Amino acid sequence: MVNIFKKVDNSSSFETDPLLGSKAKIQPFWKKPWFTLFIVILIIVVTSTIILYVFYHKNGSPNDIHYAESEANTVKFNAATLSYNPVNAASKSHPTSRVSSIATTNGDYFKKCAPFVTCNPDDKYRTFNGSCNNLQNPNWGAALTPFYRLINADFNDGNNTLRVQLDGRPLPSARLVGVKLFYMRDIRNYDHENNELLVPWGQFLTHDISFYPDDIRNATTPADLDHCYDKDKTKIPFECETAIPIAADDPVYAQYNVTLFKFVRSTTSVNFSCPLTPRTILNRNTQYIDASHVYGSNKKTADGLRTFVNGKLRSRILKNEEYCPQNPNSEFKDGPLGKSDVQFAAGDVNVNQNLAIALFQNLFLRYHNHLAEEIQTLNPSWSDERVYQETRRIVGAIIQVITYEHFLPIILGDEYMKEYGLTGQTTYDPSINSALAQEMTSGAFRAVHNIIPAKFNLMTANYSIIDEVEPSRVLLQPDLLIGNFDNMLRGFLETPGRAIQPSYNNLITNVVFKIPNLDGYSGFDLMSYDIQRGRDNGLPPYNKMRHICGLKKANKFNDLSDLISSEDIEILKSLYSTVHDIDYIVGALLEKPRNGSMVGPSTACVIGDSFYRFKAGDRFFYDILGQPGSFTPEQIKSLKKITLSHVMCTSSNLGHMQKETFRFVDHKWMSSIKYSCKSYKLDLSPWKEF
Ligand code: HEM
Ligand SMILES: [Ca+2]
Repeated sequence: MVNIFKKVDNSSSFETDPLLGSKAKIQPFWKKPWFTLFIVILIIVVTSTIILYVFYHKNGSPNDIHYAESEANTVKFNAATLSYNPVNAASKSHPTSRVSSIATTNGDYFKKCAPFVTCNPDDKYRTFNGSCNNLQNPNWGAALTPFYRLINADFNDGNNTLRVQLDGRPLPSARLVGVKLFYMRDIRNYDHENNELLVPWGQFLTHDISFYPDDIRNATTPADLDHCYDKDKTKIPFECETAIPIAADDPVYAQYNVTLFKFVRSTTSVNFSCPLTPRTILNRNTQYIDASHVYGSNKKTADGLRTFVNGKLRSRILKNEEYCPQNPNSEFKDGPLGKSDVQFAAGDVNVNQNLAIALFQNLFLRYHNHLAEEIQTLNPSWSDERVYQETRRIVGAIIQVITYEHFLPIILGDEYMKEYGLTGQTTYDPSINSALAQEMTSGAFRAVHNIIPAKFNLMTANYSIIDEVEPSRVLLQPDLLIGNFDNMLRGFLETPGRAIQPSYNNLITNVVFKIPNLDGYSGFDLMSYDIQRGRDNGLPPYNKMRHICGLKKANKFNDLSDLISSEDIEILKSLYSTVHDIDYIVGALLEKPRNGSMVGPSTACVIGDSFYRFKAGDRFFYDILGQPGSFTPEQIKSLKKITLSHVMCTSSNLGHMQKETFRFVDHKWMSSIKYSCKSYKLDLSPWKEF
């Protein structure tokens, strides 16, 4: 009898075919290699899906508070601060790491030039320009007041001219530093934990707290600096002194005969009839996280953006979708990089700088109008003014929640978050000046430029990429956003971020533009501008920043080996005369990040301290209790549930979104952990007035 099931040939493990006899052998499917492989893959996929599902869903629906970890921190932090008396903050030892400013110039503007302001301490809503937040120092943090200094400004003449090296030689060209240290160091790796949304959020947040425009005293727009190319002049004109020289053997720009980057210095207090010494830079935007980039940093701008009906902002419909209104006066509609039909108007003038920031400005315009509609429906008797102000207040709070609960923990990591007191219930401390530190805006926060991707993907609903846009090529021309709003959001959401590395992407540093109306080529190099801006604004060098951040001050180059690689130290030696001359942003970019953080210690310390001051020094911060502008505990509970996914779901046609919006969740493998957009609803019932 032929056993058709069990006649095993041990040597081959084939079975004998009952019909064809022993010559033909058939392998059962469960023994075939492909089947084994299939089973292994199946087990891996099922197990990882279960793990991820449990991981993401352990805290319930998108609208449940899911900050279990940070709440745990809160408890610890509160326990540690029980004895902390906010009124006497300066005299008490602080529970968290703080950078004590050693600058002596922070009060100069307020003593000599600050406008006289009268405040109503009972106001529930913020002023447009940020004044009257601090009732004892009503101009602190207001628009058109100076950046805060951690260390006194460092200028060669003590006042205005760029810092030189200790041996008296000029600093190396910013471009040369960029080329020697960072050129072609672009590692094409991805950060598989996070998606690209960190970039537009980081820039959106920056535009809430910072803006210093070019110095227009000598009409020095970049175009006015063309004469700086003229090498035959015997004396370099004043306005050309800060132009960035490009070496004759520059690997990119030499072939186009681009010999310098034109560089316009920042606006100083002199432009506002306040000649302070040393050169003092004023921040045009309110220095609190208050959504001033959505609404404006002064009443005139804010009024210009309002409809004055039902609390809504002006907008226009293009291709059946809502966008920011057109700015008919934009200086960029005919260039500089070509004609642009779309120039948005928003609370911040940099709304059109690139497609990503334009996307986010439009996202929040839509969100404001959506919320205003809901608030008005909830409270039909409320006036336009009341609906507008209440919505503005909620939008500002939402930006704070997303920043502190979701964005900063990724940029800084949990350890730094705790170390700098960025978690947990906020206690208002009127002794804290919230103004943005110069060292932050011209140094530390720019180090995050290293995660800007080379290209933005435009992605359709079935996740196919229909276009790749280089941010450097679409500066000041947001036309492409119209009709691509969802595609852009999807692109950021569904693309893993650029891996953390000590360089910027090649395209944002080495793209050469041929500008119409000009004969030659121009250039763009964000790295050179960042280094030069630090010098322009008198930033202290890296070694001093190490010191103020509690790191060991280096006496010689090799002392940097605690945080910087020996290869980079060798290049630094070839560029700078001494270890004391290195630019802050250069050291910051080269520093090894601490585990769990995207930045090194001397960057984290300035970012951490800044965000502590934005929180504890803001009387209107969303979770501060007991102030006329405080939200009720129910409202705070509702606000704490919000994520960027709520905003994106409400203001786009996207269908599904993960709860942790900045995390990269691959649509192919992990779509099960995305929630339907219908479940992302902000509970506005605590705003209903009975
Ligand atoms: C597509 C993305 C981005 C582009 C194209 C971009 C480009 C620029 C440019 C051109 C400047 C002015 C340079 C100068 O002349 O001094 C700037 C300034 C700055 N950027 Fe970015 N940036 C981007 C994203 C980010 C991100 C993600 C962050 C931080 C998380 C950031 C932080 C800053 C800061 C703090 C400044 C100084 C702000 C000011 O001028 O008031 N940027 N950026
Ligand atoms: Ca602001």
